[in-house]
Amino acid sequence: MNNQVKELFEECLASSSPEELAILETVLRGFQKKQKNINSSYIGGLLHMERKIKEEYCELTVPISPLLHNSLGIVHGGITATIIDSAMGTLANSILPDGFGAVTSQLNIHYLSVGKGDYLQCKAHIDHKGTKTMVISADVHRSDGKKIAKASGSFFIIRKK
Ligand SMILES: CC(C)(COP(=O)(O)OP(=O)(O)OC[C@H]1O[C@@H](n2cnc3c(N)ncnc32)[C@H](O)[C@@H]1OP(=O)(O)O)[C@@H](O)C(=O)NCCC(=O)NCCSC(=O)Cc1ccccc1
Repeated sequence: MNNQVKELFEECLASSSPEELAILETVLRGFQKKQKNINSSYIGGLLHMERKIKEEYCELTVPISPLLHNSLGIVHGGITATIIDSAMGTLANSILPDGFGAVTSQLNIHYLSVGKGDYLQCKAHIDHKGTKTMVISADVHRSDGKKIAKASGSFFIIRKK
């Protein structure tokens, strides 16, 4: 297994352009962030997510690199959705007592403008917290200040198994 990974790594390294090398570095540094527990998930590490949580509010920032681009060279809409779901999910789970978790049951996103620039920042806040469901809204802005997405999500509160 070790040798297989080494061979694959060396093969990728040998055939990479300068841009691909930069992407490989982004991926490896992200993997390392999960290994070192700087991020709690591989997705968070690979996207180099940084988050601040205050009561009923979460701010999540992701630097833009070609790793996040679609074939048009702008941020992939699924990546924006991941950023939104992560900010909302982190917020929902942060306010629950031990033994409970929250999962996304519905996510609605309006994509208002293209994702480009240095970073995307998502700000999520709680609109409603019930005993079984939560409703959370979020806005995503890019580094030049333009709003690129507006979202609302429903979360279902589960008892952790
Ligand atoms: C739970 C519910 C929303 C409602 O369930 P109901 O409509 O009442 O239906 P029913 O009770 O029949 O169960 C149906 C299925 O649900 C399963 N299940 C039920 N209760 C529990 C439980 N306590 N624990 C575990 N599983 C439970 C159950 O086993 C069954 O599975 P099966 O079919 O047998 O394999 C369900 O529709 C669902 O799980 N949807 C998907 C949600 C999802 O995956 N969202 C995306 C990921 S979240 C995210 O990423 C946000 C985030 C970001 C960052 C950080 C953190 C978070």
